[in-house]
Amino acid sequence: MESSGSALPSAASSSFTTFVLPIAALTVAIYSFYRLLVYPLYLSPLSRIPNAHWSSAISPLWILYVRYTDNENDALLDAHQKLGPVVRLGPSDLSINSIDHVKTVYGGGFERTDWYSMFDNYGVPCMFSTVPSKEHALRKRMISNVYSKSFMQSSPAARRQARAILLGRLLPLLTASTAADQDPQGLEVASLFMATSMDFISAYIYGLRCGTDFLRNAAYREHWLQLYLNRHGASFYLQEVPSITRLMRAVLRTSPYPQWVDWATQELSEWNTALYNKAMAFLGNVKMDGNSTGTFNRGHFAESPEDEPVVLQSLLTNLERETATHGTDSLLYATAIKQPELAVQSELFDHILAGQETTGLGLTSLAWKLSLHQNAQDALREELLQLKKQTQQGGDDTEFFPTAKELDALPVLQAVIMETLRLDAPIETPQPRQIPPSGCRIGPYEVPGGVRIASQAHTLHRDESVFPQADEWHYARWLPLSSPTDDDNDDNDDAPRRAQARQFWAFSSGGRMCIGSNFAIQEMKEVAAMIYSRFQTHVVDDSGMEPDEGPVSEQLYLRFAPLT
Ligand code: HEM
Repeated sequence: MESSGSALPSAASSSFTTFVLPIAALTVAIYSFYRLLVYPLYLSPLSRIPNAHWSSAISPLWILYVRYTDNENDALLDAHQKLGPVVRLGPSDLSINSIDHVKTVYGGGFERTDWYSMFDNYGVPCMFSTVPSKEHALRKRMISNVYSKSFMQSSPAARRQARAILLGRLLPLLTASTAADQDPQGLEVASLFMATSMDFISAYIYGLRCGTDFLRNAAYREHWLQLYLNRHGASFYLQEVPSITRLMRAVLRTSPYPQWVDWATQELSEWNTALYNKAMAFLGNVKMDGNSTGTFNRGHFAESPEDEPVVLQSLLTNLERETATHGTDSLLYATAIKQPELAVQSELFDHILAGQETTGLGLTSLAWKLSLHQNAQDALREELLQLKKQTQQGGDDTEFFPTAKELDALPVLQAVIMETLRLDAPIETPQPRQIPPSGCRIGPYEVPGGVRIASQAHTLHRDESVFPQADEWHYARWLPLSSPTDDDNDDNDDAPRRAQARQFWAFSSGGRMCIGSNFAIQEMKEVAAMIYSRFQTHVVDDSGMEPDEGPVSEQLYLRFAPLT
């Protein structure tokens, strides 16, 4: 009896090891084989889409490696040129390169992904990092008016700020560089244009008095730019492998990127808080706790419109209105109304970062292209000098400062900027969105919900069917057909021009399109007009302008020759 009692469990355990375990292992193996190979390769609705790499259907490793090595633009261009407008990058990751598909995704309000959460500042979201569409739209409405073209063109603050920055700060630096005793190597303009953009955007947000003076404070600006560059080291880990990053932090108490990235973020955040505090103090200690002094009166700034903190005021006023109207029921209650000071700082910090790097890069590319293409520079100068003559602002050169509306009517100025932003878009990398849960149709393909999908200016702007000789900087492609300076336009068909305008995607499109596009274009026009009505520029050294998908590290040395 004793022996039979002990034999039973051992028979059970032997049948477990003989039958159950192998069957379980086989089931797992078959299921894994099906899930990881058969389904993604042959049965998934995505399996009909061409793969950018042989492994794309079954593994994200190839595209992760491409992103890690900052080669995404080239890899996507190559894939789309070979495989068409829809390609599969990873098992659940698509790239599109057709303006019709772009309309479906970006015009259709497909939501952003957590990829954007690294753009939270101070631990709270801003408009850029907000995922839900309704919350995003509410945030956008609070500030979109002050960035609209009509508002900006007639804003006394914007005009006086631009004048003070360009005539009071940038022009003296350029003029000094032309003195006979100056080093013939020329001026490094990438850093100078980043400084110009920073001074522009911080003045519009916080007022000229409380904004930056990076143009004249070269030492601090170089330090700031270094901190900013340091942050790029973390993007891959935070955006592409966030769960591994979180796991490493939680379990190993370490981070995949160096600690100085966090220190740089901390210092930059404190720097922005200091600007905010200064502007708030200037505004007269407006309280954010519901006992505020009410809406702001532009009359305060009648004497010195340049000191008006335009964006800050708009945000404070509208956030206050939302608090008063909806209070705890507001969609923004948890993320903004409960912590208004941090929410405002987070939003404005994002505008500062978004506005300085992009426009600075755009201006650097513009000056580079105009220095390489002296014929375009001459055409632009002729247009500007003509305007100067018409507006009779002659006499003292330093005072020529056309209005934003006057500049907006200049076709060559518009064309050189469009062509520069086409070929050298400051943000040309993919802008990921997710397919909604119900799925959608992209061209001939049914795509299930949850799939990551993105397009990018880099490939859209190199589509030869829309932009012939797409790799060439050819500003005349943007000139109106009737323009006397456009020799190439003998045909009267403007359909190709409409197609170009439709496919221009430097600022994205749809509800999440860049809010600062008018600001950036107006600034670029003002800077270009100031420079090219006074100087001729020549390249001294552009070896630092090699195509670079990595962190912003461009360098460009130009010589400024005063017009005689
Ligand atoms: C030439 C200059 C600029 C370029 C090329 C540019 C480009 C872009 C692009 C492509 C996006 C969409 C990004 C995405 O969805 O992933 C974007 C969004 C944004 N940009 Fe710009 N930008 C420029 C200047 C500015 C300026 C001056 C500001 C200052 C306010 C700004 C503020 C923003 C903000 C706040 C967003 C987020 C919009 C939203 O979420 O609805 N940008 N920009």
